[in-house]
Amino acid sequence: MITFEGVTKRYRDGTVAVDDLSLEVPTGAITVFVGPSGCGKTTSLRMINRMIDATSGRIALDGRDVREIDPPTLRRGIGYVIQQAGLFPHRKIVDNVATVPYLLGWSKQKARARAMELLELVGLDPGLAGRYPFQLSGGQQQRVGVARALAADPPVLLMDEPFSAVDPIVRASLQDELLRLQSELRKTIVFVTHDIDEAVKLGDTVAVLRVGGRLAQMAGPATLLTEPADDFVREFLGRDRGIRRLSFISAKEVRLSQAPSDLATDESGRPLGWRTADGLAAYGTFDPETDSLRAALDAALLSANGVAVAVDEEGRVRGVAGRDAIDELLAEYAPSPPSPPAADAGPAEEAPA
Ligand SMILES: Nc1ncnc2c1ncn2[C@@H]1O[C@H](COP(=O)(O)OP(=O)(O)OP(=O)(O)O)[C@@H](O)[C@H]1O
Repeated sequence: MITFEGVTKRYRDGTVAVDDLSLEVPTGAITVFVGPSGCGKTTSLRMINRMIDATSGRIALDGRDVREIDPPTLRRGIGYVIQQAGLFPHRKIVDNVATVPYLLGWSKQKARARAMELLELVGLDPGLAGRYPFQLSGGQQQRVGVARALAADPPVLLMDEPFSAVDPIVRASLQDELLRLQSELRKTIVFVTHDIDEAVKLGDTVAVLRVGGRLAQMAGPATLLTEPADDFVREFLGRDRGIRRLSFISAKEVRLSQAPSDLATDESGRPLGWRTADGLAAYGTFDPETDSLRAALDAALLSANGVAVAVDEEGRVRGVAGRDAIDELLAEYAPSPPSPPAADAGPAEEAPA
């Protein structure tokens, strides 16, 4: 666990980048620092590996003050990934990834073998190992950056806007890849972004910072979307909070009914469309085992008759869910009503005489 206790950073020119920040980054989970430009995200991140030293307060790694650990030792246990990967331009990909193992004195053979393993782990073709960074796409370079940070198997990974320099499609695949890696590796990850969508997608916990380096709210993404602490957080989360929250509710509990005979399927049971007088009409599918309530609702909206088709992992029909079944679950997850007035406030409807 990484703990910030009343941490303040005042730069020489008097700028207070981080102001009395206290929070806990749990072990083995992704914590995202998000907030508008200049709110102190990068400063907070870099104080963890002492690229920047705090002016006051304490940052502890598993209870140990980071100031007690000399920076090279500290950084060996902390991988660091930055925007545009920051690869060494004159080193081959394999040697970029092997940077830390070389520093640790591993033999060239062992370091390169580890690098090849890592390239595969981050989803890169090992055939790229002999290239130079400029011969790779932005997304590939970013994967190399992640592989390099993982080289010495550090328990902690700091990621500073690692995916901001790539287009939205590559970005989404890098995010998915990070989630896949994390489900295997269970690192303690601190991830900085200014993109709230990225924050709620990746974060087990999201810390929203406001300019001046103050913590506005720290919560799981679903809670953040349902119960923003104040107007600043609400505005920062932007529109569609209600719909986006459905991504965090599993579709497992959606009540399924037997597929009616007007759902046409092929011989292996995969849907073909809704039978109508004019032929087959559009249908939408979701997999209750892996999809969210948002996907189930989307499937219903995409179906010509408003009925979502539930499928298994092979794409075979398991049943259907009408809007009534989806609405039942939506109602269950509706935000809680305001708490009743305190008992001593008297019954609200009794007007004073
Ligand atoms: N070396 C420095 N000297 C003086 N002020 C600095 C220095 N580095 C950062 N700052 C200021 O500290 C504040 C926080 O900067 P920081 O880079 O931590 O913010 P950020 O949230 O990461 O921003 P961005 O999303 O734009 O990268 C900003 O006002 C910035 O101008």
